Parts: sequence; C-alpha cells; structure tokens
Amino acid sequence: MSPRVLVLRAPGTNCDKETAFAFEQAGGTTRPAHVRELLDNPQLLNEHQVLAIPGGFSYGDDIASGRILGNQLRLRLAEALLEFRDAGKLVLGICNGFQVLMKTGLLDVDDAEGPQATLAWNNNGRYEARWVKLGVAPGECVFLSGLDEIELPVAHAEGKFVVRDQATLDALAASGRLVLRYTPVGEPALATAATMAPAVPYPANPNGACGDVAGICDTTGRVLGLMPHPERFLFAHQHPQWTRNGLTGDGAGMKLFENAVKYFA
Ligand SMILES: NC(=O)CC[C@H](N)C(=O)O
Repeated sequence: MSPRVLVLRAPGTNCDKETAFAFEQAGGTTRPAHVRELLDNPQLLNEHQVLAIPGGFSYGDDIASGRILGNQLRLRLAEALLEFRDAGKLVLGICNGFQVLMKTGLLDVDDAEGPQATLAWNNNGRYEARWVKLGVAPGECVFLSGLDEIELPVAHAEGKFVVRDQATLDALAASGRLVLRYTPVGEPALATAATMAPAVPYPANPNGACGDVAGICDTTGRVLGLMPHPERFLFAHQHPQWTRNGLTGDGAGMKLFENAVKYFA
C-alpha cells in the first residue's frame, strides 16, 4: 500500500512542496492541507497514515519559532494527534516542523513542571545555513532505520536543542531518543556522551545544542523531529561535494522518506 501523507502548511511554511515531492519520490501519495482546513476537519487525519510538518517560518516565527502553529495543534487537536500516533501512524517534523512538534506534546518532552526540552536561539545569534555530519542512533525510530551516519543541510536560527538538566539528557539518551547528533567531519559518529555543554565545536555543531542533539524521536519511535533538512538531499548532485566525492543516484536524505513508505508496505 502506498501510504497517504498529509503535508501541513501554515502561513510562512516554505518547504511543503519539497517535502511532498520527497514523499512522492519515495512512493507515497501526498495531500497538502492548510492548518485551517485541518482544524475545521480533523477527520482528515483518519484518511492519512503519515503527517508531515515541513520547514519554514510558520506565522513569521513570531513569539518563538513554531509556537503559534504548535499551540494551534496542541490546544485544538491534541487528542486527535495522539490517537493518530497511537494508531501506529507516523509523524515527521522537519526544522520548523520540529520546532512545532516540540511545542505540541507529541514528542513526549513535557512533564508536570512543563517542557523538559525546547529549541532555543543558536549560540551565535545568527541564522546558520550549512551542511553538517550527523551520527544516527536509529533505535526504534522508523524514519532512521538502517542509517548510522548522514550528511544533511541545516538552515535555522532557532535550532539549539536545550534540556532542563543533565539528568533529563541522560534519561533521553538511555531511552534511545537522541537519534541524531552532530559529529565533526572525519571523526567517528556518536563518539562522545551527550553532555549539557556540547562536545562538538562550532561549526560541526552549528547551534551549540546540548548533547550535540540535532533530532529526537518520541517514546514510540514513530514521531521524529529534526533540525536538518532531509528533503534537500534527495539527489546526489545536491551535495556540495558530489563531483569530488563521486556521488551518484539518490541523496542520503531519501532514505527517511523511503523508510516511512516501506513501513506501510
Ligand atoms: N528552515 C526552516 O525551517 C527555518 C527554521 C526557523 N524558523 C528558524 O530560522 O529557526
């Protein structure tokens, strides 16, 4: 079965077309939806197996990146979204989509005292657009299955993963949820423990993220949020060194979308 993918957009979303294209290339069937449409008709979720929240600047990044769209989803659709996840379906949040997911409750980062983790401004206070190398620890994460490292571009100003304290970071690590971590080029992936002060220096860790974390999954492994953009590496020639490195065929980012499609095969 070719899974049906609902690609959500809000005012300011700008990676929805690319994200839909990626799922289509991988064999999925996509359907774009403006957030108003989904709020008016949450039944749309029942007709889809994957929910994708693409990158961009939803609501102009006002208040905090992803806050307004995240609140719309949390306050109006929390139950429907949890039902969606618990029905064995998949949710992917890329960049702004990750910022949104962090604020919806779908990534299981909240406790009685509030959020245990969030995404804050990059350490240098600037927008960072560069390719990064990531160590992948897929564990239960459906999207990352079969990957151990991957290069992808990042493009964000508010992508620094921060956690409440070291104990929280340890707990996330122990439960296998720190699935993507920045790694210096030429060094083995995931060689260091996740610590509050990042072990990987700038620019390999482009934002100063705690534990060098670039992406996390929820407790089920079916919800993934990541700052890097897999939909921008679907073809080898999108890599800045594709000729030098002799890359051909698909880009490594394609794997995430293929994994999602295969999951329903
Ligand atoms: N590429 C994106 O999704 C942009 C991310 C974002 N809103 C930021 O600058 O932090």
